[in-house]
Amino acid sequence: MKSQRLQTNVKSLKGMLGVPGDKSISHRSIMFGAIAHGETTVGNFLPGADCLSTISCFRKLGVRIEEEDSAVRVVGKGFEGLERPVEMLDVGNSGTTIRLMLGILAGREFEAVLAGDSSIAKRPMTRVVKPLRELGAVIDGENDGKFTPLTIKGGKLRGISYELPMASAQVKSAILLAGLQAEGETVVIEPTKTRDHTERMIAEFGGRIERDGDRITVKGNQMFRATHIEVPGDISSAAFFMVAAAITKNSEVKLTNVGLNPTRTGIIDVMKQMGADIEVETLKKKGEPSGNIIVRSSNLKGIEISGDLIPRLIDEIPVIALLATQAQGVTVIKDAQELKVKETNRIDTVANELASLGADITPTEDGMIINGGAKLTGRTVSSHGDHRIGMMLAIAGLVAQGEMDLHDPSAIEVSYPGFFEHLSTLID
Ligand SMILES: O=C(O)C1=C[C@@H](OP(=O)(O)O)[C@@H](O)[C@H](O)C1
Ligand SMILES: C=C(OP(=O)(O)O)C(=O)O
Repeated sequence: MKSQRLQTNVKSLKGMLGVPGDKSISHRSIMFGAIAHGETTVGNFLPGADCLSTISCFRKLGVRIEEEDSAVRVVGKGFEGLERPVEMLDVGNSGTTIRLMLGILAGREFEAVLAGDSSIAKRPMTRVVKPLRELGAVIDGENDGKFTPLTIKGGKLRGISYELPMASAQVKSAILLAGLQAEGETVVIEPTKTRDHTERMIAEFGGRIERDGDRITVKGNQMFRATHIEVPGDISSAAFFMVAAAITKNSEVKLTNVGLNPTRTGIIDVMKQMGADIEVETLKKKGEPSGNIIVRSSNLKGIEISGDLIPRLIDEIPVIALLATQAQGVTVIKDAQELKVKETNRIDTVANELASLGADITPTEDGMIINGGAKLTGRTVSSHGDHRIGMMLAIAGLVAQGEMDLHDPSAIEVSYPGFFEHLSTLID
């Protein structure tokens, strides 16, 4: 719980950086490696706390996993090779781990107990518990399975057709992972397209999946073949330096090998619309696309961010809010009520922390309204145990005057170990 002094009032940012591997793809590479047959190798795996929680849970399910920094080997024996865990499965701070793992465990005929930290204990689980019960899993937990700890006893599943009540890739993925073990077909209908890493990975591991508009269909009883997964850099991590370069003077930052899956590139669209000086060089188009992103100091203007765009930048909204404080005019963020159920209530934490630095920001039911042109003043701020809030505040420090300390900086380890070292290499 210690504090860290942040760099404030920096003159410029310059340089080139490869951000660590994508968190969503890293989680899935372990999960699919575990349910496939054979040895899956993973390159550029993210060794952040969340993905290490996924590794530790799958080891408890009897899967052999060897890891050395960002190189991982997973020895999979198929869904049926997973064993009853003798200990509780501790998901730490990771919503992706618990929700996707529940989908996998829904088809296994043993009992497992899942829990995580105090933030996970507040996050809603009914969204996955309800469809997985419909498929046939038996799930118990706090308040009828609303919250952790959860006990799941899987078994014979029957395919369902399920319309998602919210745009969530975690819920979609949990249902698809259960559907892969169910009798017949499982259909998921999305209200808005969300990140499709699970769908792409089913195909990478030799499985079949179909998409027709907003309907995604999988058949049960599929076999997956081990493969090599090379994880691109995480655009959600790159976002902090993209915003940093745009809001500081005399800056030019090149972020190399960043994932450019179109379901994740909302931040690029938003920055372009706000007038940012941003260039994208696409290097890889197949599988998970990737490339370089170059951002220079920019004159920015406020815009409205809403609708279908929201799931394409949901985790970037904290740093986009900071970007908006440095633009001319008003930025309105709408349709982002999902922010309330992340590691913290990100509408409140973003609004409170940025307002305390001098930003003009009003939280709303489903987003926030930001009047740009703010001069930020350093003070003691807190990550509130939320990695993305911690990194956003460290970037805010770059344009703040005076001294600034960040309370609980260690939360950043969840998705970006080495964040501060990377930041310091860019400061001129
Ligand atoms: O599927 C995933 O890997 C994720 C989906 C999103 O959550 P929701 O599905 O709850 O929107 C996102 O916020 C999270 O960081 C990772
Ligand atoms: C919401 C996030 O992750 P998770 O849901 O996996 O905890 C995030 O990384 O911003």
